[in-house]
Amino acid sequence: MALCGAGRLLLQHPRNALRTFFKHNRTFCCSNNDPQEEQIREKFKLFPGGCIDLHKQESKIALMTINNPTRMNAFSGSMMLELEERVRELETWTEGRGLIVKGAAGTFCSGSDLNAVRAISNPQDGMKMCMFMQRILTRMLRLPLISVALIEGKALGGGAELTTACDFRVMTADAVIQFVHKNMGLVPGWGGAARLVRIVGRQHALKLLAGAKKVDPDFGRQIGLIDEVLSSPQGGGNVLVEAEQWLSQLTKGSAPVIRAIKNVVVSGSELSLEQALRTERDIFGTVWGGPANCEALAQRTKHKSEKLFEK
Ligand SMILES: CCCC(=O)SCCNC(=O)CCNC(=O)[C@H](O)C(C)(C)COP(=O)(O)OP(=O)(O)OC[C@H]1O[C@@H](n2cnc3c(N)ncnc32)[C@H](O)[C@@H]1OP(=O)(O)O
Repeated sequence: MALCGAGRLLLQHPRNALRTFFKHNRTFCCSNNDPQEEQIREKFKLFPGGCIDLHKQESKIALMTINNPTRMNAFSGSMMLELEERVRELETWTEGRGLIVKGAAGTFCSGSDLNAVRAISNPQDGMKMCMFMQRILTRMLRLPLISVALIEGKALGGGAELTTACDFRVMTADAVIQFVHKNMGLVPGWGGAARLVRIVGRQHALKLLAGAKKVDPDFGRQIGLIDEVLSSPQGGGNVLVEAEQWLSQLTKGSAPVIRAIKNVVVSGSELSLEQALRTERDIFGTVWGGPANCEALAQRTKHKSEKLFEK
């Protein structure tokens, strides 16, 4: 499809169009040369176990699986490093539209591996682990993909925080989300508190954190933390099919348009109004006159002329 109008001009200079947005995003992009980061990466390697699987499906919806079933999918140190690798892969997956994050063996994630937590419990290492995970989960939330956490079984501690690093959350009828940090003498450290307040508001966030309150599907729907309760049972093969059907209602259509929509929503939710308007304008320019816009216009013109002949 030949590009028409502004689309051709602007797509020749997409870099200019998105400079505002990605300059904002750079604060969280890889800081490989930071010696502190290198030090905590070396420490993470001392705690192997489990993996983060990533399958970029034909449907252009990627499936990320937190896979450490003997530890209820707790995050080992090596899994934190793998999460960074998978997010980096998704940042360059240009035809992607969606992302489903789930746990292996019918449960979501039980947070940090407590064995690793015990070993890096000094404040300095704890802060470095937090900074590392905050940075990666912020990048995951900002991916130009519409993301959903598929929650079966338990999402506890850092696992509950991980659910807030997705755009949406769907859960099976018997699943539970619980910010257990208070019971550990902690507060969220992977960015979960900052995101939770933005999702459910200040009062509900206080109840979930100060009360370490268990969130079942009904309460989750009530406070806006949960977007859908799946009818398929935990561990059943259809859970993933149902979650993908739910997500595909938002990801069908032109991938560049879907990715542009996610980008304008991210910038609208994070930047000042003035910056967000500038970013929206720049991103608008990348789709105005693009293939999907031209095709839609051609369809409507065709439809209108057919209607004229009908009369
Ligand atoms: C900033 C982030 C801070 C954090 O995330 S701190 C960690 C917060 N998470 C937790 O406190 C959850 C600890 N786990 C539990 O409460 C229970 O294991 C859980 C998830 C309710 C499941 O209970 P059960 O169904 O009875 O199963 P279980 O306890 O026997 O667990 C099965 C095996 O999984 C292991 N496991 C579960 N959660 C883990 C974790 N976070 N780190 C390390 N190992 C963990 C557990 O030790 C057990 O292993 P094993 O069979 O005894 O060798």
